[in-house]
Amino acid sequence: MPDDKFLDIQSLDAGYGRSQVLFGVTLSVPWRGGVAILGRNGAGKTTLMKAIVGELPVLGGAVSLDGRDVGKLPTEQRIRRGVGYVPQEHSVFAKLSVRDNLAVGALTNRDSGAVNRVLEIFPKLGQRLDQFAGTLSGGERKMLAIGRAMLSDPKILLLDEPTEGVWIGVIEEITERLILLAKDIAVVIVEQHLDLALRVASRAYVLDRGRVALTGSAGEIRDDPRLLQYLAP
Ligand SMILES: Nc1ncnc2c1ncn2[C@@H]1O[C@H](COP(=O)(O)OP(=O)(O)OP(=O)(O)O)[C@@H](O)[C@H]1O
Repeated sequence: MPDDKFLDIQSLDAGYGRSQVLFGVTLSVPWRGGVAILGRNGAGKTTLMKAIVGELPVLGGAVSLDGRDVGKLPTEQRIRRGVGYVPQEHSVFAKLSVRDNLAVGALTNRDSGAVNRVLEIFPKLGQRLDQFAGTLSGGERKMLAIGRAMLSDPKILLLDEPTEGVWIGVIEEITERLILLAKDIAVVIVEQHLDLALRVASRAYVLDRGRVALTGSAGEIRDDPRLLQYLAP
């Protein structure tokens, strides 16, 4: 395991067609623990997630997983190498039950206990197995989306705003689960709730107009007087 980096991004340029959004982004994520990606709306956080998972091409620089360059690999192969992605928009099948959503997620997992482990992490899902995912609350849907991503046994879980649209009472429950997950695997979290993000993460990167503006431990970032300027609309 070379110098404890699972994900290593060097000078990454990425964007949409001719519109470049990320400029020379360098960051790394260890095998275990949380890393927060912060920044105001439009700073490039979702674009970074998409470039890591392979939904956007790498225009410059490099993306490596466990020391191997994956910058040209399709999304499917990056998932096979351990990337789990929970996008900002809901990634559940609304017209399938919770049980069937999990069954589809488990198709690639030979371990028959995988679904049960997800239900241990999110017991609320166990009480709603026969309910259509489309009728779940925002928080339950996020739990299902995270649970589905867990079924591919990710080594790194990318979470784009896992508490967006979630009732405040459930946010704490999701946060506690993510803190536990980050003890076992790498968790990269894009989050508007600064306190939540810095509780899950031990390290943070702040993006500003597609560039890394600040980086440091969660405590250093929380106390940095420049932080508010980069988060202000
Ligand atoms: N499909 C697209 N085509 C062209 N430009 C896009 C596309 N998606 C996003 N962008 C632009 O890329 C920039 C970064 O967007 P991105 O969604 O990565 O920001 P973000 O930091 O995740 O913001 P938010 O907090 O609002 O989700 C924005 O200027 C946005 O308009």
